Amino acid sequence: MARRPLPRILSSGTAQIARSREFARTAADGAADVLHPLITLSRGLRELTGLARRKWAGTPKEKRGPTLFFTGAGVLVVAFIPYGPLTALITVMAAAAWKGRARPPVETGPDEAGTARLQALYEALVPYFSVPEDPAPLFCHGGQWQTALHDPAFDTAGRPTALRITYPAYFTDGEPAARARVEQVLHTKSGRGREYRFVWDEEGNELSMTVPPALPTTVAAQRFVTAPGETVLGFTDAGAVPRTLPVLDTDPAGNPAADGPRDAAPVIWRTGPRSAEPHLLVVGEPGSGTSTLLRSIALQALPHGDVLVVEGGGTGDHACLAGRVGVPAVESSLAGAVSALEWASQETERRLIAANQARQAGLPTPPDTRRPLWILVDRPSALSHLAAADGRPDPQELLRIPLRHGRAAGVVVVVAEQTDCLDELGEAVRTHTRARVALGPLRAEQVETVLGGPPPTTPVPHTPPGRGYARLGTGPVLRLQVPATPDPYDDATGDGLREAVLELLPERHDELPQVPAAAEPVEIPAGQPTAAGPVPAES
Ligand SMILES: Nc1ncnc2c1ncn2[C@@H]1O[C@H](COP(=O)(O)OP(=O)(O)OP(=O)(O)O)[C@@H](O)[C@H]1O
Repeated sequence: MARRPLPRILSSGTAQIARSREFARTAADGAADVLHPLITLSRGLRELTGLARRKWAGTPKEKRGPTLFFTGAGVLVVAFIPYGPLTALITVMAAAAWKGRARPPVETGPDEAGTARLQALYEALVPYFSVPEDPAPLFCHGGQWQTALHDPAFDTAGRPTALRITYPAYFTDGEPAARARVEQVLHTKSGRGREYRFVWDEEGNELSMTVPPALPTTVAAQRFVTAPGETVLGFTDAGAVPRTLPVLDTDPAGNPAADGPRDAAPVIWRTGPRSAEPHLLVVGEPGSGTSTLLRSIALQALPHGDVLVVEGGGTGDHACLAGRVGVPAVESSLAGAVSALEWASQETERRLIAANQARQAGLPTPPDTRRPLWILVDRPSALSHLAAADGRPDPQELLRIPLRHGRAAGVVVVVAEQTDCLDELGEAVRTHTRARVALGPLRAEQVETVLGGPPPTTPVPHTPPGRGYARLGTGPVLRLQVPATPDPYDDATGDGLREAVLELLPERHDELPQVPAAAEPVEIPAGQPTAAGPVPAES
């Protein structure tokens, strides 16, 4: 069948409509160009008017009269000075043009790479947050990540640093194993090697994931502003503890930074008769900084007490304390350690008896029982090995009395041990050390074994020395960075840090001014530590 031509009006009409459309578009573009300044000015004037209205609404009622008066006076002055109205008009127009200028649109939401990452995260979570019976699943293959993932933030490498995830109410968020599976997926998909903090809101069915910034390693040994009986174990996240301390940062060479003190959140351990955690156990991998923490504690304890050091590792990490005022002994041999611990045990008993007698007589406790005695034991398991090889009793048994009665007698015990020797710690040490620190790249289960609670962030395989977690009694587990307190006798220690530590050390006995020969002999009370070493208490 032959094709009939289209009516003339239809074929020529299309071209005409297209031409009129083109004309209208050109006219609109031209008008927009011509009217653009006017549009800008009117937008700016609108914004200025809104600003003025908000200011007026925010002005208290009693101040409105004077404001109106001064504005009117200003208008009058402008009206009467030469060129005043013209200048005012130009100023207002300029302000309106500035306010009304077109600003580049602010980009919101993740970019293309971020979107792809979030979609991948969403897909990875589908098996965990969906069940086949759910008629309207929040998580389903091919679904939109925006339905369940909110408020994402990314680091410079494009990895998520914050995310809020809504999950269905039937997810078993009360089961640690179910939570751990989801955390593991998020951890793996968001990038390994970073610390993640997961907070489950079981009532709101929401999981928040954040990557807290690494704790700064810039705080070194210094005099901390603390009260007697308070010891700074290290520093934690801002806001995790109710208190802050002014601290001076140091540069990588160990010299004080020029910016002056800043506020940092300390992990403060309180000792003394009212402390609920009178003794401390520090556990770490080799080289994680356990000896450094003991050194830091010794430097803080020495202004107010005496410090007895027993070193099982035989590394000489605490040699800088030997011969200093307030340090009865630094022992590293088995025989020396046993005699020092025997003395400490008897001294604890002597203090207890003296304090009891004073209380019964209605007298204040004698001064020689009030000065705290610190017993720092670095790697006791090494001494236990040596003693067992010799067929001698375990020296850790000598810590039993100081650990059990130390709180009332002003005796504080701090034990540091390596993770692999944890099982060799005596029962007394494990029972009575309620303040705990875990240092180094430990697994979450290891941290939980030491602290009795899970870490608040996912531990990372590589940590700087002195980094870990702390827990005081049944309190929260806190992230911790111990202040750098290196051995000043170590050749690898920088000059700045060496100076900082040496400055905090008390004088050596041989640096003290010599007592003149004619002076009265000074009577040393029983049990009082002397420069020569521990004095056995009278039984
Ligand atoms: N908080 C810290 N800040 C900076 N450096 C530290 C910190 N703690 C330890 N270090 C450094 O790490 C190294 C090992 O520290 P330390 O000897 O205290 O570890 P350790 O756990 O006692 O290991 P080991 O038992 O093998 O001696 C040292 O060079 C020390 O200066």
